[in-house]
This record gives sequence, structure tokens and C-alpha cells, in this order.
Amino acid sequence: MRPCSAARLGVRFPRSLCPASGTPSFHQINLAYPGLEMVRSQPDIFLVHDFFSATQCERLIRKAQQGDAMVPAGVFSPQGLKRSESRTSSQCLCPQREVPSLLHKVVELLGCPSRHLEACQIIRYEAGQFFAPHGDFSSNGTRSSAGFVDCARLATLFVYLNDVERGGETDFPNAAPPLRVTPSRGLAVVHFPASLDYVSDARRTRHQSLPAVDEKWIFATWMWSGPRSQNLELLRQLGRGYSHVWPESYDPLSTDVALRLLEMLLSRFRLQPDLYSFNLALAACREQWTVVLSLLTQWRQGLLVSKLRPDVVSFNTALAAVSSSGAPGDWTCAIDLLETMREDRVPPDLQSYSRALDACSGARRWEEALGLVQDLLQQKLLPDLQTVTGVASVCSHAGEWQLALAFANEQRDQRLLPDGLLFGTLLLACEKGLNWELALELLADMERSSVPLDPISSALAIRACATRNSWDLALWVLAKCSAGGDPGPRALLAAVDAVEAGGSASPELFEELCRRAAQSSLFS
Ligand SMILES: O=C(O)CCC(=O)C(=O)O
Ligand SMILES: [Fe+2]
Repeated sequence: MRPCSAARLGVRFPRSLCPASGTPSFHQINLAYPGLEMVRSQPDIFLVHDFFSATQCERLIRKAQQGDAMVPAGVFSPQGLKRSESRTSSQCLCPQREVPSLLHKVVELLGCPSRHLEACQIIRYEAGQFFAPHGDFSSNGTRSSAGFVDCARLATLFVYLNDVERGGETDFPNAAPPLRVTPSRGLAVVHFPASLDYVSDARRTRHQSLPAVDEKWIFATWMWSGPRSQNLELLRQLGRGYSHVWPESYDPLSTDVALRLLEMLLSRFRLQPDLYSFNLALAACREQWTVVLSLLTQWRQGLLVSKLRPDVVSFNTALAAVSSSGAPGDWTCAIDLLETMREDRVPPDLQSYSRALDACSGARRWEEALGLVQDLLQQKLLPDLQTVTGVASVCSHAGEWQLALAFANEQRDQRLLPDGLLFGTLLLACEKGLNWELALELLADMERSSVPLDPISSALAIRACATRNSWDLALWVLAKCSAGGDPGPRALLAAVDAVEAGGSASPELFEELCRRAAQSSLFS
């Protein structure tokens, strides 16, 4: 770390003016944070390069790009959103519980409990958008719409999520000398809008985001002097429609509640406070993924028990709870949990990857899932049948159908016996790759391996063969699938599609197929 002001190197000042110099004291962040660099003093401004990794930054951007998450900056009123004139960017919330490993970094750097942090935001500036000069101070005595009562904002942290070549610098014109920070991916900036006695330092810390030329993304949060209120009714009143006060945007259990819950679970099941029992207690809450996550997060931070640390079973319980929740953001959370495991030196195992893959597949985040597959392959873990099927499915959906087939072949060389589900997934890969020849080979392979064609793999086989663009092959496969009786409505509908797309079949044949499909649907 570079040299810094006496106030920061020396004693921690009480919440009053420093008697010697008359300068107010500010919140003290963790000066031992790796890579911390003090670039200005009075007002103090810190940077941390690579605070978030490239993949974390990219993931946050992709998360924000999902659906219509981004909302223009503005003020809510009974008439709706009134756009802000001083800030023209858009933002979305990034709930704390969906990014436990990032939150951990923020808490470590700022040296504060997560309950002192305002809901994290992901902010985008498109060409021409800006944030006019302002201070981040939010005053004492007020009831902030962010859910803090009688508190002040003491620290601001933002992290640039992408490299920006032109425009979008953060400008601190009153710093001595003035400072202009060029956004670069993963770079964190920390400054202090108010002193510990709640006096605004808006003049010295005045800053702006210069108009963007290239697109700019940041992640931002603000640290307050006290914890966010836990009074739900009050939060809803204060929030006036802003979602950033909703409990869903935060870690849902306070430490007190988490401790009480844990004690209750341990006594209910007559368990000792050891690792095994803690894991059983977590598993007992698995239907409530936010509870599991909250317990795990607090356990990791040493708030629930000092000596025991979560192990791979604990993390896998959380991953299973998250991936079976189907909640929005579950995939972000699952990938984040894997990162947390690595940070805590708890290497993810096959089950960890499998659950995270489930979460990404469920959310149709194929690119992220493919990234996990690549990690998994590097770990040289010997996958089981379920994981191989999951991987093949991800590869097919992510457009890497050759990889799906090659990977499954490799695993067969390791004596893995495929079942109908894996064959079905590989047939899907053939369909995606428009490779009907390979689909026929797989069908022959299924026969040799005595794996019966179930209704789903029958439909997939027909669809894969229909990519030849002539219906005769699809009908030949249909006949094969019908050998054991009704092939099921999906297979018949796939054949109807193939015949319709192929064009030249007789109307009688087409009608006959439609009739069979309707009948099969009726009885299935
Ligand atoms: O986007 C930036 O560079 C600064 C953002 C900022 O000042 C804020 O969010 O309060
Ligand atoms: Fe600001």
C-alpha cells in the first residue's frame, strides 16, 4: 500500500473531531486489504485493481442484461417514475444473497457488517449518459428510502465492470490534485462522503461520471453508519415503491435469528454442535434456499460458531437448495457459491458442479453452464452418468454439439454405461448439429446396448433424422419406435412436423399421422 494520511496509519479516532488537527475522522476501511492503494488523501480515495475477477464482472453484466431488469435512474412518485436529469444511466438491483462471494469481498474491504450496506446495484451508462457532479452524502436524522434510519452514508464503493476506452471517467475535481479515474474492468474505487460524526464531506468528495462514449458498467454499494432497519412495515413505507428496501434484496436472516434457528434445529434433532450436525441442520432447511444461504454465509463469516468451517457437504447442500429453487438469480448464486468454495479452499466436487449446472440449465444460461463444464473438465473429476448427461445437455444447448458427443464418447471409454436419458441428450445434440447420420448411429448403438427407445428419445431421434429434410427417414424411425406399441404423442408430433416440412408426402399419409398423434395425446 502507498503511504497514507496520519489519521489512517495511526489510532482509530472516536466519533468526534480529531482534537489535534480539527479534521474530522472517517470510517476506517481494512488497510491490509491485498492490493489496496491510496491515491489521494484528504479526501481519501482508495483503489483496488482486480477487486472483482474478469469472470465475476462479466457475470454481473450478463445478469443485468437478463430480461427487462434495467430501469432508468429516477425518482418514484405516485405518478410513477420521474426520470432524473442529473443522472441519466439505468440500473438494476443485485441482491446480496445472489452474490455471496462478492459481498464477502466488499465486507472484507470496507470492514463493516453486510447489514450496513445498501442494496448493491449494477449500473449501465450508454453513449451520452452521465452522472452530473454530486456528493454521495445522505443525511443523519432522515429516514432514507434505502431503509436506514438515523444513519449516514460513510463510504461509497463502486467497481468498474468493463474496460472503457472512451469517456465515462469518474472525475473528482476537488481532490488535491484533481483525480480522474479511467474505468477498467475489476477496479474498485472507495471514498468517504461523510465523517464519523455525520458531517457531509460533499465539497471535497464531489464527483461525477463524465458522459459515456463507449458503454460503461459499474457495480455500486454504499456503507451506512448503522444497520438497515429490520422493521418490515417501516421498510415498505420508506421504500415508496423502490425495490431496494425489500428484504429479498438483502441477506434475509439477522445473526440473532440465524443463531436461534440453528439452536432450535440442533435441539430438535438432539444434535451435538459439530460439523456433521451443522450440515444436517442446513439440510433440514433445504426447501428454503434463502435460509440455507443465510445460515451458510453467516457460518462462513464465523458469526454462528467460531471454530467449525463449512465443508464440501455444507456447500453442496446450499447448491442443491439454490438449484432446486428455480428462483430468479439462482444461477448467479450457484456460480458464486462455487467461487466462494475456491476462496475458502474447499474444492468443489462432482456434486457441486452438477448442482451448479442444474441451476444454469434451469435458467437457460448456456454460456455460463459451458464455462462450468470447462472448469469441471480441467478438474479431472471422473463424472458419473448424471453429470455426463448434464454436461452433454449443456453443450448441445450452448451450440457445442460436437463437444457433447465427443465428451460422452470419451466417458464411455472410461466404461460409463449410457442410459436412455443420455442417449436422448445425444440425439438432441445430433438434432442441434443437423447430423442425422450420427443420430442413426446412436439408434443402432442403443439397440446394441439394449437401451429401449422411450417416448422422449423416440421423439428426439425422429427430430434428429428429420434434419435430413426428407420425411421417409423420419417415418422409418417412427416405425422403429412403434415396434413396442404406441410411440407416444411427442414422437408422432415430431413425425407430423417432419412430414409437413418435407413437403412431398401424400395428404392421406399426413392425415393418418395427425389422427394417430391426436389419438395418442388423448390416451397418454
Ligand atoms: O459511475 C461513476 O463513475 C460514479 C458513480 C457514482 O458516483 C455513484 O453511483 O454515486
Ligand atoms: Fe456518487
